[in-house]
Amino acid sequence: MTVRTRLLQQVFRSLRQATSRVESVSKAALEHPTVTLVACAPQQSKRMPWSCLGYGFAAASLVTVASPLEASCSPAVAAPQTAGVDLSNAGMTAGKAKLQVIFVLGGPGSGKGTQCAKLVQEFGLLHLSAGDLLRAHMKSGTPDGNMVAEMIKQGQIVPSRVTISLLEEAMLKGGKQQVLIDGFPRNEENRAAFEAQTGIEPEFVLFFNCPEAVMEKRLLGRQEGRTDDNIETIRKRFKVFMESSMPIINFYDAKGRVRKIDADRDPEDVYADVRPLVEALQSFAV
Ligand SMILES: Nc1ncnc2c1ncn2[C@@H]1O[C@H](COP(=O)(O)OP(=O)(O)O)[C@@H](O)[C@H]1O
Ligand SMILES: Nc1ccn([C@@H]2O[C@H](COP(=O)(O)OP(=O)(O)O)[C@@H](O)[C@H]2O)c(=O)n1
Repeated sequence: MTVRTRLLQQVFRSLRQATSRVESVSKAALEHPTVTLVACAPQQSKRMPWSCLGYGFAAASLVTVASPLEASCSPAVAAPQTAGVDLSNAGMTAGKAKLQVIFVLGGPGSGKGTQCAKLVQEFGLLHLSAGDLLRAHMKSGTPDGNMVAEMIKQGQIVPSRVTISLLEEAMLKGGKQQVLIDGFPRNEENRAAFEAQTGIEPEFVLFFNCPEAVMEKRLLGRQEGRTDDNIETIRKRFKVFMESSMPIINFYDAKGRVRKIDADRDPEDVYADVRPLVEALQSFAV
């Protein structure tokens, strides 16, 4: 038998296994119609318990392998024993990988995105920037998209229902166990809604501490064509950060979850403090 034939046989064997796993997902879905699957059609779901996202991941990845499959259009999915990742801390059981979320917070221009990019490059985690997701959404031309565009221009915080549903969808698509959520939660409404909806507690909060004058200079030099990187909106964003976001950092600090980083240094020096924190998490990843 040639190497090529052997490889083909392996591929077909994997496909057969994938198909039977997806069929078991489908069967479970019929037995538990209360749980919604958005793996293949996120736009059809208004609310998804995050504890189900893991099963969505499993189904989505299998669909990628063995598409098109009947299960990819199932209206609902429940928990097969074989599912891989469970996004709910509360729902963690033996044999399932636990979702690890790190909130990345700090004032506008403190360097959140810059440090997240470095972490992604080194550790391959999923980076979800709430701001990036909202900016993409504002281009949709929908009423919600237009509202987001206006709120960003004014430096205001968009209602959680919009931001959380974008995060959910991106999380599902990303399908990773370790997730950096950058720029969220930004106020008490964000925090409480996220906790109520997902039950997820962050492993820790990376807080980039930076003087306003430094952040202002960086933002004015950012040149990404953003509607909010002008001095008027920057000042509003600083105010919103102090009034609405600092209390969230204090909330997690009281729980011992904040890792405060001095962000007023060269990016490499900042990263030297950030990387060991995330590296330590890697050993817990399944
Ligand atoms: N440690 C740093 N020193 C100097 N400039 C930085 C540093 N970190 C980021 N920047 C620059 O500052 C601007 C804002 O950084 P960014 O990562 O987009 O911040 P945030 O995501 O917190 O708004 C960008 O132009 C970026 O290149
Ligand atoms: N959780 C979030 C995150 C961002 N946003 C909006 O997106 C804007 C930009 O956020 P960002 O995180 O991309 O950028 P920075 O302000 O941190 O530089 C904020 O000023 C808010 O208008 C929000 O409404 N809710």
